[in-house]
Amino acid sequence: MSSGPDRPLYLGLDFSTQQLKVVVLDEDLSPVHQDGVLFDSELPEFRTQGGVHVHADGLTVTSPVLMWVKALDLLLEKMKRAGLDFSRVRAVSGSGQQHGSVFWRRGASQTLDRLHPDQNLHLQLQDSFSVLDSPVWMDSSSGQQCQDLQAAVGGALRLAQITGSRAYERFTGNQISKLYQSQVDKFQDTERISLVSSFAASLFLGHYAAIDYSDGSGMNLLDIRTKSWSEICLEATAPDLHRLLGPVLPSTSVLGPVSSYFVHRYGFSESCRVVAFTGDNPASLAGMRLRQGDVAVSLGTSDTVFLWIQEPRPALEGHVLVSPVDLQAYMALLCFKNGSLTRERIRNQCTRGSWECFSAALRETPPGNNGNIGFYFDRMEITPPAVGIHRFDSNDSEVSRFCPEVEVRALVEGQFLSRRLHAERLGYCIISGSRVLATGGASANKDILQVLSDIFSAPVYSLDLSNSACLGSAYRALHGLVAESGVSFYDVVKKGPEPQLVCTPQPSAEQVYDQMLKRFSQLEERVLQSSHT
Ligand SMILES: Nc1ncnc2c1ncn2[C@@H]1O[C@H](COP(=O)(O)OP(=O)(O)O)[C@@H](O)[C@H]1O
Ligand SMILES: O=C(CO)[C@@H](O)[C@H](O)COP(=O)(O)O
Repeated sequence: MSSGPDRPLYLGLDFSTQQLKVVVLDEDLSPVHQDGVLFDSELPEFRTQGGVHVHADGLTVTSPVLMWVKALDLLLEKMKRAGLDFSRVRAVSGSGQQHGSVFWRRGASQTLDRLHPDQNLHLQLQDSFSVLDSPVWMDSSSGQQCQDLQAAVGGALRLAQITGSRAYERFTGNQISKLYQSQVDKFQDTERISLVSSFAASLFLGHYAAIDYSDGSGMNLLDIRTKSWSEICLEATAPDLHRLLGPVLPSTSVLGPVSSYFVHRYGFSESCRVVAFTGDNPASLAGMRLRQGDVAVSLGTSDTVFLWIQEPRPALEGHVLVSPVDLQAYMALLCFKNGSLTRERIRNQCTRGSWECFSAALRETPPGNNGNIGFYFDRMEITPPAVGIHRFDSNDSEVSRFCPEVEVRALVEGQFLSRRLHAERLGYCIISGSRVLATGGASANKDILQVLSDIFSAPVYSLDLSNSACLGSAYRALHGLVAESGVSFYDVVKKGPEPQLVCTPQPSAEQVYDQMLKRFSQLEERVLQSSHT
């Protein structure tokens, strides 16, 4: 094994909702550098809250595309200042929050191709986007377009059978359709449409990067079995989409060398390769080296639950995506919009903004919360589609408030009962040896993970590095270099760190939560009905 200054490095980025993060691994898969840029506090000129702008209609949610570009400038400058030797980086890959769309303006490809190394990206790309505010995954403003798409393909289930999901408002195809219908001038001024992931890869390549199969599965446009754009979906969405979306490629593809801009400005080697970027949840699956039987729970801005599956069986709830690491496999995904930001709101209201006091409230209240159950949907939830705050006492009577400690437990229990209920509807069942792998910002909180373990009745494991999407991106960068020769992802990453056991279920929990789950399911039905009346 080589040592010293020439040892190869692999760089993994994650353009997530609230921040841009990076992990650099050496060939032993040990992290040698980690860094990040928080959008709200480090780029205050964009005035985001939690990385986004919520518009006056309460449904439209966007992020400034130039904020993501500027964050990359800032991150690379930080890494340079920290002394990272970019010439050792053999491959770069990355991930992005899923579903978000970037609309490149006519002429942008020439600008990308001729970037001047003396200037930052942000200044040079200012005029390269036809839409400055990119729709992101929190958006729920394309309801009409969803209905139209389902009608055009023969119903919600038919759409799910083709694309892995019924129509969802945040899915990119429906956002593209909305742009075409409401701002046709901007649509016509667009020469390419990227996902956040392929947009970020394009910056590194100096030309437009292909969308990968796995993140492409979150658009309501890709046929997940043939792994090609679905003609019927493209036609129902907007004109000229074959040209605007470009090709779709396996997630393990090497897209090309890093552009000369990065060679001259930061000292990357000309031979450094860019491996297709993908969605943050697929990248997390790679970072956690998920095995069949495991369930991953990501507690980031969104909460997500995902599983490795061999056979796609799309349904009206949840999503099936092509696996990011194995062309023959798939992953099932559930997404919950009211995750960390709702936990932060309750922390601020009930425990004076302190995670320590929030944790103490969990420790001081019993599993089952003496029968109190809560649903906390600050924003229209994705799974299930309901909104509002609903609290029930042990007699199933709706009440207007809980005391602070009960409120904290009701929130966390309600969130995890929902994660389990919907994961079971997707086919997940707890068997002996089942592991829950936790990741994302809130996985740093052991008391939250204890509730997760109690409710799933399974041991919870986590990685030291809570950002598994970055880690997975660095793994994928390394794997991309050898994937063509048939080496499997798992062979390449077998030396990687094993997730560590964080907590096991408390003895009494199984009985408490098996009962509670039944009540929760009935109450959820009531909440759903009241949300739709
Ligand atoms: N100790 C903690 N306990 C609970 N939640 C936490 C803790 N530390 C951070 N978080 C949550 O992690 C969230 C960020 O998670 P992260 O996975 O980095 O987000 P994203 O990748 O979506 O930008 C924050 O919004 C915060 O609420
Ligand atoms: O919409 C989804 C998945 O379908 C979200 O999970 C986004 O991918 C955002 O991820 P985070 O920033 O919360 O990690």
